[in-house]
Amino acid sequence: MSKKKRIVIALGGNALGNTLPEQMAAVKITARAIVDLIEEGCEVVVAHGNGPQVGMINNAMLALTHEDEKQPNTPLSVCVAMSQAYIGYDLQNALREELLNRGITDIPVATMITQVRVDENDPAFENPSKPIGRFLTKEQADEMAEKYNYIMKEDAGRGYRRVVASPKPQEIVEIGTIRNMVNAGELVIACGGGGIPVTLQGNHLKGASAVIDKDFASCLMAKNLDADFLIILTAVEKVAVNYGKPDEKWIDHMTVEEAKQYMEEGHFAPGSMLPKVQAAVDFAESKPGRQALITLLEKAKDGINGVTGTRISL
Ligand SMILES: Nc1ncnc2c1ncn2[C@@H]1O[C@H](COP(=O)(O)OP(=O)(O)O)[C@@H](O)[C@H]1O
Ligand SMILES: NC(=O)OP(=O)(O)O
Repeated sequence: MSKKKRIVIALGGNALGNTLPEQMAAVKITARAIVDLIEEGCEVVVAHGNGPQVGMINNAMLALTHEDEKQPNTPLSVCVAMSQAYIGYDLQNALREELLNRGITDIPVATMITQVRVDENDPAFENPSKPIGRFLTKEQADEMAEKYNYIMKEDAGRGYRRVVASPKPQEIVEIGTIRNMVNAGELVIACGGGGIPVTLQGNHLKGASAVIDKDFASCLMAKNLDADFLIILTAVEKVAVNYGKPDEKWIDHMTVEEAKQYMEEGHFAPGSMLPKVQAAVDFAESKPGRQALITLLEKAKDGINGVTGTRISL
């Protein structure tokens, strides 16, 4: 019997929705796409984003400090931990149910609360760039900036969002446990929201005020688990050059060299498609045979079978 393909999937915002009811509905569709891959004979590890959710949690915790003066503000690292549990809870239940509905009874599902070490001197701490929370109007954004000292930025023509520091992931603290679970045939959700950012202080792991990019954390996890594929599922079926322009061209396959050239030419928007292509390139060039795929959530199965999506390889 041929060895199963090991796949790390990074789930984007559309896989989770923006509100509690939206998430409950979205994870059902997401679970179908993931279980499709399991039925195709793949060994799957799931990571996901948390931008809208961590912003929502942070705001809710902030409201608590106004109600009760004894409540100090909740650090962003704790908000990321809360987002992992909240999203993992919905996702693992949806996956469990979808597996059982298809008669698959031998794959346990679990969420691993995951910490990811970052470098305390990462220049990203001085240059907040990761959008979190919901989209706001200019007036709402100015009010938030004034009231809470938040840094607000316009996000790719879609409105204004708060931005926070997003240092690069250096090390997945719980990788040994994640590997053991995956090797035992379990379906693991890990590195949610890019992982809880921590810095190493002697033996102590100190929470950092940041949100790590889930595409970069997923890439690191895929390399650490010696995965064959990194699949980044998002809201577009393929990556384009000249995106949104009259001469837009959808790409089926990019070599690492071509992708680097396109990045240099500025074809991928920072904060949206650029980190995905950067993560895909990093994974594809890390070892011969490794491939990355960027496609639509619902097209994951077609993507892995080479029917659609954008493939990145050496
Ligand atoms: N060159 C490009 N090709 C395709 N999509 C692009 C490109 N540049 C920017 N995008 C946008 O990037 C989006 C994906 O980024 P984002 O919404 O941040 O992802 P997610 O939340 O799924 O991680 C696409 O839906 C598309 O609107
Ligand atoms: N942490 C993270 O990258 O979240 P999003 O994918 O929601 O931006």
